[in-house]
Amino acid sequence: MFVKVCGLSTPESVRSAVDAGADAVGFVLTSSPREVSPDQVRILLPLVPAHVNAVAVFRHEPASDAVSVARAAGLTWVQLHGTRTAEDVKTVHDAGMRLIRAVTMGAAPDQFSDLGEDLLLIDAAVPGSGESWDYGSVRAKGLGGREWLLAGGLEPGNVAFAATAADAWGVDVSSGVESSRGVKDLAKIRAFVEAAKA
Ligand SMILES: O=C(O)c1ccccc1NCC(=O)[C@H](O)[C@H](O)COP(=O)(O)O
Repeated sequence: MFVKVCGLSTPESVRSAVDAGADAVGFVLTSSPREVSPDQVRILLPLVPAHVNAVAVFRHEPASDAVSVARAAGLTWVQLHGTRTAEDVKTVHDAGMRLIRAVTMGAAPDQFSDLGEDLLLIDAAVPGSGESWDYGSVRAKGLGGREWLLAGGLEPGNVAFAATAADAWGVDVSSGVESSRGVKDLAKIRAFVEAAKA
């Protein structure tokens, strides 16, 4: 089970995710209680070992803008939410970066097709909101065999159930490992990664 811990902003939270065995960590570079600047990411990045993917997370920004900000932060993985095209994927790949393309269950059917992204992420309607949804309903999207991440309202206590219900390849969390919005709880990060990998 691939595990991404998102919305990190302090050395302690990055160390906690890495030490717990996360496969990817996310830095939110868009307006959010979890927003960090490219300069902050550059300070945190040395704490992320090479085998852990460090991801620059954006909302609906144009792919070219996201690539510029990710480059300024020293990151080579980009996560884009919103309706996207194969052209957006090409923009990221042409920049030598890799893409997590995030969609919601309410997205148009063509958004569930393989547009060439490196990972698909199926999220709640509002990213980073902590809202859960009917995880089992994603099976109807026919993602079997693809590498995709489940997100939205996951926490240590429900991740095993949710991942099984959705038949997920990996999981992504932010709100469920926080003590309050934007403040990561180190014990919850450890518990989440442990539960997801069990
Ligand atoms: O976290 C944010 O505030 C955020 C803002 C804009 C785009 C994406 C954002 N977060 C993405 C994530 O943290 C994860 O991909 C996922 O949505 C986490 O969901 P949850 O565990 O329900 O917080």
